[in-house]
Amino acid sequence: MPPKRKAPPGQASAAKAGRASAMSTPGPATPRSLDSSMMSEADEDFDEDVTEAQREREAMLSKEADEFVNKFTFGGKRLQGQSDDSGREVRRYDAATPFFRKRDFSHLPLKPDHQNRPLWIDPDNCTVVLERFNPLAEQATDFLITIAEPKSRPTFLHEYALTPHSLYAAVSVGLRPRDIINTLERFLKTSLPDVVRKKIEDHTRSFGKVKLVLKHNKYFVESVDAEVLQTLLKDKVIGALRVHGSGSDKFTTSYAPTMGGLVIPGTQNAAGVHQANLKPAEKKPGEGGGASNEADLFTALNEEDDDDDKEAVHAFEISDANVETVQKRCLDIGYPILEEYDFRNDDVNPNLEIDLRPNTQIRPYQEKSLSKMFGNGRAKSGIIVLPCGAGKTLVGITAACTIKKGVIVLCTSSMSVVQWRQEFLKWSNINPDDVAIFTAESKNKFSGSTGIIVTTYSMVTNSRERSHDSKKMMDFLRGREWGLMLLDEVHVVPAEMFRRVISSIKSHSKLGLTATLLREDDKISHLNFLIGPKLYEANWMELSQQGHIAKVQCAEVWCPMPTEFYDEYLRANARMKRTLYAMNPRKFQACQYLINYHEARGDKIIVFSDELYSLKQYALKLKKVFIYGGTSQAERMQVLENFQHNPEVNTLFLSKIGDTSLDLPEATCLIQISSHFGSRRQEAQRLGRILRAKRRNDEGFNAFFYSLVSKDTQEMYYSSKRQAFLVDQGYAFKVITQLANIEKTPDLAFATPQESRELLQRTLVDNERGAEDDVETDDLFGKPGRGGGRGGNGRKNNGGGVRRTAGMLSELAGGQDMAYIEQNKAANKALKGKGGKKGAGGGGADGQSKFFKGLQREKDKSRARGA
Ligand SMILES: Nc1ncnc2c1ncn2[C@@H]1O[C@H](COP(=O)(O)OP(=O)(O)OP(=O)(O)O)[C@@H](O)[C@H]1O
Repeated sequence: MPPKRKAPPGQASAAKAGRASAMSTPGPATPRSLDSSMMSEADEDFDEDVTEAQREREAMLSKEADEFVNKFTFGGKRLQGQSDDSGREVRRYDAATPFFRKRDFSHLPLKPDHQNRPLWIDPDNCTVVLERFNPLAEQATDFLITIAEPKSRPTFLHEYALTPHSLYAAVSVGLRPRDIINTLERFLKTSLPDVVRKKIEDHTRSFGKVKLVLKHNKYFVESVDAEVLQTLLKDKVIGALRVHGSGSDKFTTSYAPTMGGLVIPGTQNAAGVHQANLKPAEKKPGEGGGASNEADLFTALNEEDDDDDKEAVHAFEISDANVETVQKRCLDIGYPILEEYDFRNDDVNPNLEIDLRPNTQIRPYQEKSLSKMFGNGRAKSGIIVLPCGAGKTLVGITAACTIKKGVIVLCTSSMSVVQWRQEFLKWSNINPDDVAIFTAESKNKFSGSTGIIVTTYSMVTNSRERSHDSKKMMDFLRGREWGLMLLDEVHVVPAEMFRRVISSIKSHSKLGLTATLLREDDKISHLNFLIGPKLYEANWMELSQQGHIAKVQCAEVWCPMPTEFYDEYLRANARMKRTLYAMNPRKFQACQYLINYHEARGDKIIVFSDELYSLKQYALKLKKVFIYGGTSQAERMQVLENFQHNPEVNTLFLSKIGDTSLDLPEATCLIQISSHFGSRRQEAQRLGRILRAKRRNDEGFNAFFYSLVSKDTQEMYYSSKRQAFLVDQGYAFKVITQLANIEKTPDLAFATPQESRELLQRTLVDNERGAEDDVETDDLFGKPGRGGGRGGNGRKNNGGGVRRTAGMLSELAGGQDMAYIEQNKAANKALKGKGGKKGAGGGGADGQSKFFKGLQREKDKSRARGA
């Protein structure tokens, strides 16, 4: 079942509206968007894959709902708006009531002018729902972004959650609890429930009282309130982790909690405007974005914060290894620990000469995200979430230009390392000698007393024997205090890797960057302690409306399975099921149809498949180029270059190695034929591949994202689960059940029952022994698998490394099979041209893999049997 959001009235239907809405197949003319002749019939027919536990749970819920209906409506004879036996008015229940069960808050009295107010609140879980169509929606949005975490933002209703971290973030930009309460009260349709009021007061009372600071390469827990520190030391977990004997307990210092004077470079005017602290009166008309809007909302910000008095601070030391435990415990006992870097008063670490170039202007959402980081004049550690192609790199660089101390950048691959360095040189005036790279190939230090090091997670966490140079470099990295640690793509890095990075390299502030703060393993909460809370999450829809990322039309194409395929599917094991629903001939035809259609209208298409067998079969049959883990680096580059510049090469088949790190602004259409179960992250990452579309600002331009799913199979369930994140971002998935005139497609594959049966037989035989491993590096630019190299994510990569020869091909069984494969090798190989390197390995005819070897063995055996 799709994840069931506990939605307030209207929310669920708003989110669902997108999926269920009607659409039509693209007609013969060049449409600007998906239209609507092919209707979705069933929306939620996902029985196939529902587990036993889920079934039981649903049965229970449905029983509960029935009982509820029975009690309050028909069976109990208490009908809507009626009095009970004692004459007391009973709550009003209607036919929809059972669906909300305990989450029905119709008893909260509405204010008389509630229509004019944009917010609803769920007192149980502090969820706030915003009516986007309300005239006050803009103001309310700015307010909510400051105090709450966005959860779901489809077209009409947005959902936010008040969390300890979000409330802390609000306090740290200068809002007092009473500002939060009063403003909420103003926007709410009901009065603010006491329980929420109390939560806000409780959660904000102790914020900012405890700080984690780095001094002389050691971590200290600090507070200006000696009593608070005593409370922490008396705690059985924290007390035991205090480092004694370093004199740390007597350690006191002073700091100036100033707010004024901070300049985020690149804002509004190139010289830098003090957006974060702009007072309402100072705001110039027409200035959008940034904290200035927020300043509008709150007339009474905490003036006392401007006080420059120095205060005594009490502190005790903790070891590097215990930082995370102490942070977690402090949050549990109501003293969320705050990691802030008062970089302007750091006289210990040398300053870095770095500024944004004068012509660099950061965009309003980039500025807004940075104003969350530097909200009170210091650098708060945390994570900024911006969609792919929205310019996370520039956000990181601007943070570095604001702090102006040593920076260490951690990336997922050595290709990204090179790109980050180039971006630093492009956007800032940093001396090239001050940006050094630490990878397997290059181990340079910067020339001056401080600088920037760009490296990969695996370089700094590598536990194998290091070379002499690497060791020296690691000592160099460990021996310094860094002002800022930039962590790229934080959602893909294992928590353990972060732990190792953070415990070996000391930095005063950390900024994590990601497009989707999503992990299916729920480990994402670890990032709160390892890096910091989410500071800002952009609204994808807003960015696409403003032209910063492309507008995308999303569609799910339902492909029925021929009976014989479906029979096999029902009998097959899990692995074979996946192969069968990917190899469904109706899906193949849909893919062929969509490729033809979009190529004809000038699109460049990427077809994604996680299933290597089908990836190759599709690409070969359709004579298209493809890249997967086993494709050599040279061949990858050649294929990508052709895809970008060669008008003859308009479709590229990619395995999951292309999910990230792929910058192909030419691509305007994505077709997904197989994917990784219900991964919301993968779905978002894949969509991200077309958000940068070059043509995004052409009038009426749309990019297209199709998911092809085999009807009545597990894919239906996974697909709806995968879409949850994008639906929350406001994307509407339309359902196509019938592609118009598909049967008229020239050379339509598997058009006869005979061909369809042959495909089934071949698929079964080919995969009988278990097809090749799907072990793939996540990184398109990581090393291909030959010899078991390591991908950008440090995982072992088993990609096929055996070469295939023409002789072997000719021996593959069956005339039609041979023709099939022979025509197939053409696409990648054709690109090599006359001057192409022979035996470059990889995807084309050279890219031998376990699958082909297995197949060959199978054929050899059957020939032997025949003989
Ligand atoms: N303020 C800006 N002004 C002009 N161009 C910008 C700005 N911000 C970003 N860009 C451009 O937008 C493009 C995308 O930026 P970037 O590569 O940093 O995106 P990203 O968010 O890191 O994407 P991904 O998640 O796919 O890596 C780049 O070409 C970058 O130069």
